[in-house]
Amino acid sequence: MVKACVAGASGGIGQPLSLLLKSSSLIDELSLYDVVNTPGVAADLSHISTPATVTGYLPKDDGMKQAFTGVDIFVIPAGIPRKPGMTRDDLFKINAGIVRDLVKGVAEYAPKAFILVISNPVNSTVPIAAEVLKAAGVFDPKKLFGVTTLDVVRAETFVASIVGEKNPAKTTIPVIGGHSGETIVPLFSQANPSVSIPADKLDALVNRVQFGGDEVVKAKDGAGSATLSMAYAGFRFAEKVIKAVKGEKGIVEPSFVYLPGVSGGEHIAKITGVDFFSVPIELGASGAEQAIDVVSGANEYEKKLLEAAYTGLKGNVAKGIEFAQNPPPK
Ligand SMILES: NC(=O)c1ccc[n+]([C@@H]2O[C@H](COP(=O)([O-])OP(=O)(O)OC[C@H]3O[C@@H](n4cnc5c(N)ncnc54)[C@H](O)[C@@H]3O)[C@@H](O)[C@H]2O)c1
Ligand SMILES: O=C(O)C[C@H](O)C(=O)O
Repeated sequence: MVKACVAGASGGIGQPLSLLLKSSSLIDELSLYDVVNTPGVAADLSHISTPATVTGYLPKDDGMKQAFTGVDIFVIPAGIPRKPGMTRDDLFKINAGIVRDLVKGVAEYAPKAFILVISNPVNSTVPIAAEVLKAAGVFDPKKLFGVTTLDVVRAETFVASIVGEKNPAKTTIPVIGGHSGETIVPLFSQANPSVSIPADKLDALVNRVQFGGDEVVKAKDGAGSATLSMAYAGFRFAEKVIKAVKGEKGIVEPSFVYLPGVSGGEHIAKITGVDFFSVPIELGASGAEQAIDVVSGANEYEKKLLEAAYTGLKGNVAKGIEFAQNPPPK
């Protein structure tokens, strides 16, 4: 039995993500939580003829407790999205508190669950989640993931268009670091199968992966940020976690984790100087079973990108930890 919960289920990401989870044969129960509209979204999805049962909850009537109890895996896209001209860090003021309060609920009602954080700024919201879980005495670093899969999905797509590959998902590309601008570092030198990117196209390709989110924010022109591609990416990652928990072997996907808490991660954290970092993670029954060191194999061009990523990430992570440990007065 697998019970999944989407927190922020009525939103631009939450609705299509919930649709994908409802369509999946891996899910038995789907619990939808949001501050608005979950009864309607749940009623709508519940008519789909797949086995998963769907229930929707609002905060009233102990809704969080009901929505969260017994959940095995949370996917959290709750919080405001960007508008043109904003950075992800501009979302911190509102989203930091939303993620903190939701993860407090997870710690109380489903402390053993896997937690997949989508809410931005991921570089800070994941450290916040870790601090909340630590304070509650239930932090298992193998079960907390910042979802960076959209960066991987973008890298696959943009590379395919350059090299003329018809099926973008055929190429595995480690995208590491964090999830904002220069903290996103695609390692094309470690693509599998290898890809040959013309030298005059490399800078633009890296920039497009790093700022792919801005491309969508601009195109949506005030109506929000990526929702459909994010729902695809969030589902892809959630599905991999569930498959690994069910016993499938050899599943690897990059994710933003607390490196010192994952086997192999301490060594990578020493190289990067940052504890929260995205690297390819081998998933297993207990969650993040092995962090894979792709950092050491970066070429000179990628090492320069990584240096900028370390600087940005250190600030973002520290900001999240500071918020969780010393909350600003209301
Ligand atoms: N990690 C990534 O790659 C990635 C990609 C795209 C978007 N995002 C982020 O995901 C978040 C959501 O984006 P969106 O486009 O779906 O936004 P949205 O505004 O369409 O939806 C957000 C939903 O969260 C709900 N919400 C707000 N406070 C809540 C709370 N306390 N508890 C439960 N639900 C709450 C809202 O009611 C809304 O339904 C944003 O922060 C965005 O930046 C991350
Ligand atoms: O760009 C954003 O703000 C949303 C998301 O992080 C993305 O990468 O699309």
